Amino acid sequence: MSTVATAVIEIEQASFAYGGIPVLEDVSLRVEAGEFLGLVGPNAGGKSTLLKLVLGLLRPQQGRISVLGRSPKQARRHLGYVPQYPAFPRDFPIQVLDVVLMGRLGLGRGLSSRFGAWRQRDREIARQTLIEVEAGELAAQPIGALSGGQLQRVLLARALVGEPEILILDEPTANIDHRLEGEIFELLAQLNKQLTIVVVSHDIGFISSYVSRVACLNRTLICHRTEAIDGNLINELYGERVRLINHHHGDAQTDLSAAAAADSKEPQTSLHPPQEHPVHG
Ligand SMILES: Nc1ncnc2c1ncn2[C@@H]1O[C@H](COP(=O)(O)OP(=O)(O)OP(=O)(O)O)[C@@H](O)[C@H]1O
Repeated sequence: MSTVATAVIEIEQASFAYGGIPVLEDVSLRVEAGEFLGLVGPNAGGKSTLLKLVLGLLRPQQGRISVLGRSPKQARRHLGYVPQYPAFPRDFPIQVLDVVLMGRLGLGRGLSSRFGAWRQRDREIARQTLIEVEAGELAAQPIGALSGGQLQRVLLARALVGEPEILILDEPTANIDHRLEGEIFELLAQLNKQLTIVVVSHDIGFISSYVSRVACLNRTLICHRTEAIDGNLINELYGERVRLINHHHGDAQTDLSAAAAADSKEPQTSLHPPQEHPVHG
């Protein structure tokens, strides 16, 4: 009996412009349950904008986006989001546990209606989530005292504490060193056993050893397949178009269209980094 893969995110010919300036044009992408997708591309290529469309924070002017079989806005409570920049000032006098608890706001559970305080159960879940991201010892720390790597773990815990089905991260390792970047991605690989993950990165060479597929975005999106990421391919990928590159291990097929790749039921990997960003072998 054949198994049909379930799409958890479906983007069909979506276009988006800010004030008439096009940022995304005719982008189609299908993310299947359990995937670990890397989204790469040059600065201003539209990566953050695409994530905001999936999160329902923006709406495409053309095309259609469905998340978990419903509109992005309706699905939002099932998504965990780690933004590129924390939406609160680092000197805000708040403890790590309270930052994590923010991830339970708006879920229809969490604050006790009677006292306006967190339920004990929520605190337990938040503590447990901190332990899962190996940051349990930070619970009582002020948020401003954390290193970049610690802060990323806390933001990851905040995204996970709402028990999402899909985890979306916008350059979670942009401000931390390469060793800590590896630790965060090892953690994401563990989480991927239970969750679908979409992560934006500038570093295609690095993420290609973790993700199962890489989508390349530069206003438009194109799918390719290849076995290996080499200099020629990276140069090609850093062109001016929007691309989705799928590295299909053990399969020499290349240059598939986005639609063809979307139709594929087999695991894929992809890549493409801008030349000004590091490429690790
Ligand atoms: N709120 C906004 N209003 C107007 N223009 C915007 C807005 N947000 C983003 N842009 C523009 O849209 C384009 C795409 O931005 P976006 O942040 O989606 O790209 P990105 O690929 O995530 O970039 P980076 O890698 O630098 O984070 C850029 O030219 C940016 O200046």
